[in-house]
Amino acid sequence: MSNVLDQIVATKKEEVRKGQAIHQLNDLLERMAAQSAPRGFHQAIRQRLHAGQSAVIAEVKKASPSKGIIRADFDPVQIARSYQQGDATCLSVLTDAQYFKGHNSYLQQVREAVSLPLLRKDFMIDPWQIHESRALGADCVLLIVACLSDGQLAELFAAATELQMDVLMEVHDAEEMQRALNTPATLIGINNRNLKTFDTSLQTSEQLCTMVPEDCTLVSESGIHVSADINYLQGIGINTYLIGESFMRHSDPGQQLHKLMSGQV
Ligand SMILES: O=C(O)c1ccccc1NCC(=O)[C@H](O)[C@H](O)COP(=O)(O)O
Repeated sequence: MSNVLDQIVATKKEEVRKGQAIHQLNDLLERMAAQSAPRGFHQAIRQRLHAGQSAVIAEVKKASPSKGIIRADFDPVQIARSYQQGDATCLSVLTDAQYFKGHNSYLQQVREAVSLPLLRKDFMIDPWQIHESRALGADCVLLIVACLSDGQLAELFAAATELQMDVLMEVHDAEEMQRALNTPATLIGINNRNLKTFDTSLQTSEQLCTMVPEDCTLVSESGIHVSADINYLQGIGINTYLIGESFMRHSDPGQQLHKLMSGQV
């Protein structure tokens, strides 16, 4: 690794160390017990696909390393309600504070406000964070192959499965895809963003999608802006999309979702 993930992971290690000192496992177990059951993130996507529809994981994101502040006027609850109104299948909520201006409380607030399944979008490096995610109300966690060893992938995947959470396993290239396919993951995200240049190319999805067996659900992530992008991805057989920036830049993100998926933009 020699990109922004290096920095993010270094910061995350420090955050986890501090977090573990404040919220020990017993504390997290109590908070997890007070949560309602996971909402079935992958199941919600499967239902859409089986009905012959596309599925959208709509992202609640204030800022990113590549774009800086994306939405200054940021109200996570209002955004989540707008997405639900716009027929999102699931939501992705950024909780990383330093690089994405997210917050753990955003996930908690959004879970109270909408009934959609939620991905905690953060950088998982330790099983403690998986427990923390469930305690915050997450239904799914992201495992980024680029910043985890095979041993960590197995350990974190097992921790999520034990808590009945889904895992979105994210890859950027063929080598990472092969490593993801060596795990039990059945929900695999192809991130179209090159983390060295920050450029996005949907061709990344096209190049990698042929590696994935039919029983896996594929998600194309990043750089999806207009209906032509959706048409392109549908043309290569990908029907689930994770989209943030292009929704976040509109005053009514859910309306923009509806327009994108009905070919109006
Ligand atoms: O977006 C970044 O700059 C970034 C940098 C380093 C690691 C991850 C990063 N983004 C996370 C994402 O994967 C996107 O938020 C997500 O796929 C949505 O992408 P977009 O629709 O382009 O906002």
